[in-house]
Amino acid sequence: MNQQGTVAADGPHRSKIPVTLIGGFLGAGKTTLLNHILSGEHGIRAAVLVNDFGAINIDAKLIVGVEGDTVNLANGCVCCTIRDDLIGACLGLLQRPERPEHLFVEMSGVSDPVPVLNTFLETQLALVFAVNSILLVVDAEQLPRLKGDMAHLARSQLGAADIVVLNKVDLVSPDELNHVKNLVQMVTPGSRIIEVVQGQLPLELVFVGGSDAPPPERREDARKREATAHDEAHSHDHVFGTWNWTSDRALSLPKLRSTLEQLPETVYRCKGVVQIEELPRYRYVLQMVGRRYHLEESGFWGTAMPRSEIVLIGGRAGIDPDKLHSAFDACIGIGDESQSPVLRLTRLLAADMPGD
Ligand SMILES: Nc1nc2c(ncn2[C@@H]2O[C@H](COP(=O)(O)OP(=O)(O)OP(=O)(O)O)[C@@H](O)[C@H]2O)c(=O)[nH]1
Repeated sequence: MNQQGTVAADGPHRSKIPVTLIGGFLGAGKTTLLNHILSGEHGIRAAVLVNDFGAINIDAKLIVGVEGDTVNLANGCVCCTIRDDLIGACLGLLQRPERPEHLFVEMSGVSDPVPVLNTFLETQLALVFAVNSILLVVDAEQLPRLKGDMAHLARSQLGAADIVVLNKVDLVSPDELNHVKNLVQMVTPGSRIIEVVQGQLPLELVFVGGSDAPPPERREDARKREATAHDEAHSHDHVFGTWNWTSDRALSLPKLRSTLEQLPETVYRCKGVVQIEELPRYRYVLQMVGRRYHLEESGFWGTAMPRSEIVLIGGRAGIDPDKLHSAFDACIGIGDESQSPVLRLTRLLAADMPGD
């Protein structure tokens, strides 16, 4: 990059940096797939741009193995409101002492991949970067259950896929699997579908097969969709809403469960990092997709100040900030063992576990 912040062509001998775009609806398993790729034995210096629709980029906290090489693009969508941020972040990567050998862009769950692709094709980024594949992750369990605007967006995202990564096949029966495969084929006829669990896509599809440029007519089709996609991109900001909540106080596990189970149906995605009062030394990652949720232990807080951060995404109509505030404030634990024998017991048991 030159001093004016524009990109100079890298010369005839320097090949373009391959880019993999990872898209797919909310909670489909994009971060899981990305972590699988990054932790594989490929020896490639990867840079990662992670876009989260919410104001707090939880995904960026969950990406493994590329410390310092992950750039957060939060609070908007790379396909519309923060498209310029995407360009700025890509140009920023070129100023690093070591040029990345591969760039991964994890789009938000409400992004349309087409405008993102076109940003790489039609701006100065095209001089240095080459999109070599668009991986579209599908939640095999949830896709057929989506309704209304959510179903519309999830299906329209599929149109841009080079490879459809049909994830979470562990959660569906053989009949349901056939049904979702038929659905994908109907939306994007002839697409390549790879069935996986936990995003375990063979790495050669990313680094070897993926380096072949996709057929030009596919990219041309994508360009033609730009006008429509642009309109949709702007409308999805009105369709989807996001809300976030933070607290320095530990949460009660039963109260948190109760709040999650009572969230309105239109809240489709919830994720966060939380401190639980029953096990205060452990950091937990909270994940909810549709009605399915779980908490996963993710190491100790150690010297970090424990802090719960939760992001919700769903239909705008279901995001009522006052009600949500009350619901999550009600999760804050009592913090006083003398008031709760259960709390005292669980803390005693936890104290016997290996320390941080
Ligand atoms: N059972 C099952 N769960 C999975 C699988 N893949 C991912 N998950 C879980 O699905 C949830 C969402 O996964 P993520 O990888 O965070 O999904 P995402 O697409 O990055 O989510 P957003 O960025 O919010 O759109 C997490 O709880 C994952 O552990 C799978 O193959 N099977």
